[in-house]
Amino acid sequence: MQSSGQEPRRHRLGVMGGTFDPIHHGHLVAASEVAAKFHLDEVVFVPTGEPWQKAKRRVSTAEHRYLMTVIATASNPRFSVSRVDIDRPGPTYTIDTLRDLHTERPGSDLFFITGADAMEQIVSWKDSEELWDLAHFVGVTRPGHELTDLGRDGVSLLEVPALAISSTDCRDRVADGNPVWYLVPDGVVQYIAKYGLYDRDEPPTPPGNLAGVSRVGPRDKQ
Ligand SMILES: Nc1ncnc2c1ncn2[C@@H]1O[C@H](COP(=O)(O)OP(=O)(O)OP(=O)(O)O)[C@@H](O)[C@H]1O
Ligand SMILES: O=C(O)c1ccc[n+]([C@@H]2O[C@H](COP(=O)([O-])O)[C@@H](O)[C@H]2O)c1
Repeated sequence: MQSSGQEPRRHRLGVMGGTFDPIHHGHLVAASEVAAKFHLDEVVFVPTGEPWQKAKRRVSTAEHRYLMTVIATASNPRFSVSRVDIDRPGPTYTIDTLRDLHTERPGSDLFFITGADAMEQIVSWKDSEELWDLAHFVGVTRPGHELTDLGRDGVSLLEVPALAISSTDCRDRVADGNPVWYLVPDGVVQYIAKYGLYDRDEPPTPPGNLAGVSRVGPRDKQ
């Protein structure tokens, strides 16, 4: 067959990494906006395995965070979830995330999506100087954080609709018996209640084990 001489268009893959404890609408809006502005074919959400820069705080198990991310993204045909970071033992480094995704998706150009707060921290990440060759970085605005221009090639800045939501605030609200409806997707509200996540006193139950989880009481207010 005669070739048209045109290179096939490469797959444009957004990568939204995060601890997602829990995933909230700020994450989803950021991914959706970058997908639209950068003509991405897909955005893969990558929950961290061991977020080493959050080692001092209590973080839900990777399996809970993975399942909440699956629930939150299930209705969008362009969103998917990867286990690369949670299945790799040890601390999670983006350098490994990007290398693994290049191996899994050899025909893809990667666009790593990050909020203004994470963008500020990139220089402290492992092998940060090597990251720029593996993906284009898109820094998005986030209320309460200055989006700094790193002044280098391969980095874009994008203003996204301001959602002053954080996972920390969602966890605190649940712990205080306050609602998180409309801050996180409905299925995630129900998942948090089902497994008793973010209770100040009681440890959550593991996925698949509902023994001892009460469906009534303060958690109903979530
Ligand atoms: N409201 C938001 N708007 C834009 N980007 C966000 C928002 N919330 C989080 N992000 C970005 O999403 C990525 C993953 O964030 P992460 O899972 O740590 O959520 P978080 O809300 O910052 O969590 P925590 O409050 O526990 O630190 C980071 O790049 C972060 O900057
Ligand atoms: O590579 C690193 O050293 C590194 C250090 C901190 C955070 N990251 C990545 O930044 C993304 C957001 O992380 P976090 O901790 O803000 O949820 C997520 O993909 C992390 O794996 C990466």
